[in-house]
Amino acid sequence: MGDDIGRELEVEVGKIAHGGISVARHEGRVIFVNDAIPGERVVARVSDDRKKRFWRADTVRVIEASEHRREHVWGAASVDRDPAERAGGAEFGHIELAHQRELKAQVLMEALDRTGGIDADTLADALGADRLTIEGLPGEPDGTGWRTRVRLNVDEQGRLGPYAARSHRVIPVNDLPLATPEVQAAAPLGERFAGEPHVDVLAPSVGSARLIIGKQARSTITERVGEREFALADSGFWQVHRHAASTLTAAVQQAVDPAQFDPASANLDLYGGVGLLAAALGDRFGTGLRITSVESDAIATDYAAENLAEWVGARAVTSRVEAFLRQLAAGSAPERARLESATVVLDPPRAGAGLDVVDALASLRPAQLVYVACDPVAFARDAGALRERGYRLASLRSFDLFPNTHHVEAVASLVRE
Ligand SMILES: C[S@@+](CC[C@H](N)C(=O)[O-])C[C@H]1O[C@@H](n2cnc3c(N)ncnc32)[C@H](O)[C@@H]1O
Repeated sequence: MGDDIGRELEVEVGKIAHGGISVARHEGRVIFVNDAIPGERVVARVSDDRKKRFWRADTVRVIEASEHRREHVWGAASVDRDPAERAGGAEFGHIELAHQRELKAQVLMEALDRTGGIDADTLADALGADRLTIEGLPGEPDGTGWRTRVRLNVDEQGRLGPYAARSHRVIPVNDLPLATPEVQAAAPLGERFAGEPHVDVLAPSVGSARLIIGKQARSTITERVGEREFALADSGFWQVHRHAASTLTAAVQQAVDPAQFDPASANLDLYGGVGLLAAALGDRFGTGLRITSVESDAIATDYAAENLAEWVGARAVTSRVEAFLRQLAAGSAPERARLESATVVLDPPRAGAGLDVVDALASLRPAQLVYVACDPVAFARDAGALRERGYRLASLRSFDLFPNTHHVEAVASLVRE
């Protein structure tokens, strides 16, 4: 253990795996290879040999390149650099955009099948098509220029940059091609910020770009989605791609089956943030909508209450989803009945909702769920568990909300059988 770090292996790269790494084999051992493309032959340098059955390695030379390889969109993350000097956060930047999406589709389909037990036929029924396609958002053809929020970390000398992949080593950079032009212009890349932990650069859709230096006091910003405006803390959560909020709004509105929807039921927006998806339902189903947005961050909940004020039946609650659902399970018979006819939107963080939440939802038996997912394996686990508890995967769409990275977003509807 440790003896093989730095060793260079020539490998044939096989399929893509969760996390954007490719799988290769060498002397009977699995090697997870970064910065390669399935089908390539590369020289990869071992970076982690702690496990007996698999090692991790970084591509240092491409011997036979995939037809889908292109020059990396970000020089700072290029395979030409030493792996320790490569900027993280753009791990698919060396792959043509259309092929990135094909690889993301493969990862999502494999996760649904292997982790969720949702085979190709079941998936085809939900998709209304044979194959899953990852839908692109409007933007540059090379997948740059979309990030409205960037965190820059500070090194010992006060210089700014992203972390290297899988490391806390700051890589000072002189450009940020994945960021919007407004973020790029505002990012103080040449300046020094010694003593600060990080500098966030953000460009909300209303007003000018701004910096948040370290733990600077929060202020309110406005994001516009279609005709609607949302107030939120500049340090709070908001979707990162400049078209993500509008894309998810439309996708959630479309995912809800109107035949199963009752505006007067105890509808829920779980992991609600500042109320984006509750408002999506409100805009689709009108002023009579009853909905509770549940969010663990009290500041976000305050903004959600303000953003949802025009719906008399909307409220925002600060609670962990797990605790909130436990409380509902102890409700009276009429309350339980209002939940059985409800629609629940859930948009959990990367870890997914988890089995406790899935179990609680299954016992409350809402009519339909709209699951917005940012991690394929966590989503597949939860979708599989929901199927076992009587929910049919009724529709699934997926979106390239994070071009040039391995991340992919899915919006699924699950209907009680
Ligand atoms: C992916 S964001 C979605 C926010 C919102 N739906 C949106 O699109 O803007 C997930 C949100 O869940 C919140 N969160 C994380 N874990 C939670 C939990 N266990 N219970 C309630 N909220 C949680 C986070 O603070 C964050 O605002």
